[in-house]
Amino acid sequence: MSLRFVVTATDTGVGKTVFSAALADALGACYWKPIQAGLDEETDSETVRRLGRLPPQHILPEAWRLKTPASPHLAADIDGLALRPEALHLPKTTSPLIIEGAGGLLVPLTRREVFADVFARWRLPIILCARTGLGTINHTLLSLEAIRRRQIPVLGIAFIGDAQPDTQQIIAEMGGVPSLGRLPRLDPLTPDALRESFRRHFDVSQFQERCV
Ligand SMILES: Nc1ncnc2c1ncn2[C@@H]1O[C@H](COP(=O)(O)OP(=O)(O)OP(=O)(O)O)[C@@H](O)[C@H]1O
Ligand SMILES: C[C@H](N)[C@H](N)CCCCCC(=O)O
Ligand SMILES: [Mg+2]
Repeated sequence: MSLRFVVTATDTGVGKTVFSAALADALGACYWKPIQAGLDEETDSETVRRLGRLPPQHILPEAWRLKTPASPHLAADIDGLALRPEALHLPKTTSPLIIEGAGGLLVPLTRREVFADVFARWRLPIILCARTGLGTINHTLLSLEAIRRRQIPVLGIAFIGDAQPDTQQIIAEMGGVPSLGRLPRLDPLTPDALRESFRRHFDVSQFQERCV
């Protein structure tokens, strides 16, 4: 038995990859990005390896690597591939495992299926990354509705950005989920700064208590 989590977000670009790097570093975890869309810049796996200082064997190979930075259903079309979400089986690892989706919960893998449907089959606890800025209350509560509708377990919310105490509080209260902490925007974003900030703002035992 090992710790396994799905890291998703209210949108693309929220900070799932940066948060995953920090969490993988803190837990000594493996990282898996099943679908990478966009190969011209550093991929999410490469970023996690660099920022989290993960050993290479802790980065599991992607199931699909798509050239275009777009929604996976479209990126796959462009590459002439058909993604088969039902073929995404959870890898077996002896270390904890962090799995990152692409974009938000209702991003399509095909013209029929969204990431949340895959997460529902896996039934792993979700960590929902959310911005702290204006607009996040709506996005985060909507995301939680999509999770609840599919009866997927939620570990909690990882906020990313400047402190907004009331926003963080009302999301946790109305969403009925714990706030796990808040990762500030780091400048510069370095492996050391990320490790230090994660230690300061999150209690790692919150992640270690959930064994799935
Ligand atoms: N805590 C942070 N401090 C500084 N920069 C950050 C932080 N979190 C995220 N960023 C920056 O914001 C951008 C988006 O972050 P990230 O790539 O982690 O988003 P994502 O949710 O993984 O997006 P995608 O849907 O593409 O996987 C990146 O340039 C990243 O370096
Ligand atoms: C390319 C990007 N970085 C992500 N990998 C995919 C984001 C898909 C978002 C689709 C959408 O919600 O409109
Ligand atoms: Mg990412």
